[in-house]
Amino acid sequence: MASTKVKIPTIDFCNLELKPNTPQWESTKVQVFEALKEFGCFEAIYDKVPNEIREGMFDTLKEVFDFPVSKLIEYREKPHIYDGQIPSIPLYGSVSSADLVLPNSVETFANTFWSDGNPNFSNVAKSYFKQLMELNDMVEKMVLESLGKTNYIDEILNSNVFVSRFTNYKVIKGEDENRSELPPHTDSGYLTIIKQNQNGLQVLYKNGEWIELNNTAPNSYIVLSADAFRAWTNNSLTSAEHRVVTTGDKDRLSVQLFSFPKSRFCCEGPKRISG
Ligand SMILES: O=C(O)CCC(=O)C(=O)O
Ligand SMILES: [Fe+2]
Repeated sequence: MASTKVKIPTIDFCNLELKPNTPQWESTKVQVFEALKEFGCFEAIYDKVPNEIREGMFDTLKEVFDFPVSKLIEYREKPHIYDGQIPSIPLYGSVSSADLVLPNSVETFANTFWSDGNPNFSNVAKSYFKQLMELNDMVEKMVLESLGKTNYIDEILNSNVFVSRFTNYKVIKGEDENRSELPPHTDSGYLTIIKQNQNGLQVLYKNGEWIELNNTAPNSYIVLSADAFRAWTNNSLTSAEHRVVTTGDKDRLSVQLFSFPKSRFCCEGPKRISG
């Protein structure tokens, strides 16, 4: 069971004056640093992704997972596209791609899945991830400023490699079956930004309780700190141990944006959950 007592902080990034060296930036920076230190995560209210783009993203996602599994598996060997099928959690499926976040390469992904290259999806994905990459950079910058590591901001931001992942948690009707889970883990990169179409994501708090990470508004995103960022900040931050527990009666979909340091990504790629 997840705890209902402890709540992770909600931090507002909507203010137009949110620029370095403004009072708004300074006060948001304190909230970000405290949240990542205490919980390894927070909920960001962020209005730079237009509603129709976010909705378009989830509509497309449903389409991807409506392809027969055989078609998804067919893409496993294609460059930059990884199909996550984990034997121990058969209801979990994911498609990860660096293509969606590299300049001019969204089309590679779209051409792989749709014979007409789905131009609408390319526009949606470019816009969605561009805005979230800006949120990622803002959070990294605030943390480094908080630690007085301003000389390293450019080094960190320039070493960011981004990967997107679409994840689908299938529900099968029937007793004990309408539940699928992603086991507890930490992510390996700097930060992970998650949008879910229904709740299920949980983070382990230091008192041993699992806390639900709910998206409380359409324009809210969950930001998790991951292993490389914790290491980079000499353990000043917690890296969020998280899991997914779904209890609804419809499939759960989520979109993740991972940022990694180039060096780690080149050696390891995105961490896979073993099963
Ligand atoms: O589906 C989610 O909300 C989280 C997925 C996740 O933790 C991961 O892919 O590393
Ligand atoms: Fe994760």
